Amino acid sequence: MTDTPAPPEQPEHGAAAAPEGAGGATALVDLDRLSQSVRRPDEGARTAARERQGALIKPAGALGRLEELSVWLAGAQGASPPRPLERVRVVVFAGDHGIARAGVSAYPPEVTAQMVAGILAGSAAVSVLARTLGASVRVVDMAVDADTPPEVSAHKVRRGSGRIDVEDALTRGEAEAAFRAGMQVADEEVDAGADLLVPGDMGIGNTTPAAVLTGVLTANDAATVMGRGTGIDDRTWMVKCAAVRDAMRRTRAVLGDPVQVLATGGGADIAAMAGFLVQAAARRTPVLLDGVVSGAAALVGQRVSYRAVDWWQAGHLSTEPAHRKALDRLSLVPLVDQGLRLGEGTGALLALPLLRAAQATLAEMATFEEAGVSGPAAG
Ligand SMILES: O=C(O)c1ccc[n+]([C@@H]2O[C@H](COP(=O)([O-])O)[C@@H](O)[C@H]2O)c1
Ligand SMILES: Cc1cc2nc[nH]c2cc1C
Repeated sequence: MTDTPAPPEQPEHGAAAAPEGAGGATALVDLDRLSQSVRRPDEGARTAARERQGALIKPAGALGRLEELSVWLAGAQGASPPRPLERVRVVVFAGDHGIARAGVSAYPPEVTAQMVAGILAGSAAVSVLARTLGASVRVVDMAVDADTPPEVSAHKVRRGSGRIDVEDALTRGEAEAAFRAGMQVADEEVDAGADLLVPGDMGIGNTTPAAVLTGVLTANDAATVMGRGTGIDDRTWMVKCAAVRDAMRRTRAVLGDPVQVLATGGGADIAAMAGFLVQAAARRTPVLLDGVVSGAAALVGQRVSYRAVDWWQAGHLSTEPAHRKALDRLSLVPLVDQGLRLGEGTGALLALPLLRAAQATLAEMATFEEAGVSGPAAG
């Protein structure tokens, strides 16, 4: 077993690029510093894992995608074989979106706060899947348009992000504060021992900003990235398409500036998720991405740090067309495709057994030598 130490330039626990001090919304996010703090996964551990895969009692390559996953996990942990995942944490970033009031969803905006309560009560899909699959759930209210319990609302930047077809989702200061909050949440979770992070989302209307961000960051037009979200009808589809088109036009104008992209066409929940994803990478913690919202946040994260993508796997493929476009741009291949379009982190959780299977097979199978099994026929 190799246990390769982290490279010396690896930032200390919690120190990566988060500006110190009170400052509130005025403290800037130093994106260059954050990007520098994201290092590559451990190549030594990856090589050792690949070699061990080759020595296990199975035809070479016969565990398919599990082999690649095990190597990825070894690289992220800096250990071959990788350790079992013991503290898998889903963080659901919740927020309302002004665009929902334009009639782009099949459900009313008050569902966001009601579902936050449902997740906290342990009765939502993510709660059930987390219990079933061995994970725990945290909710972070970034912009729910209602009061939520103090332990959930500590990072809240406002009640509802702006209506992105006609105004910015957030001020620059709010976008920075939300991004930094996501970084801080990642730090808190890693410091508490998380060995795998899953971003989840809850917010009526959030597939509209997700489509907008994906459209501008992958250079696709509104109709191509548009999806039916919670299940909208054709009339609502037309309204949503115009909203996505208009918000994309506004967001395209700030494309070179990732934080401004989040401020103009995103929202507080997505901004926090982007900060969370990049900081997870800076803290050398693997991530299973969920659906179209985390895909959009990941695209912004990729703009901040292209290396961050090495720390992420695509848990699943959502039915939202923007999700496939985002994953293509991230060069990620989804682990499962079960037609989910729920968010909350549910699709990513479905992939967790695959990751556990990848870890266990690499760690626990015998080698040809240990088991006295003959290797490939010579010649
Ligand atoms: O994860 C996905 O790909 C996904 C696809 C469609 C809908 N959702 C969830 O549904 C809500 C957004 O849908 P909508 O139609 O209100 O934009 C939000 O709470 C998301 O978590 C999520
Ligand atoms: C009920 C409901 C639950 C959700 N979970 C995530 N998005 C959702 C949207 C709705 C409408």
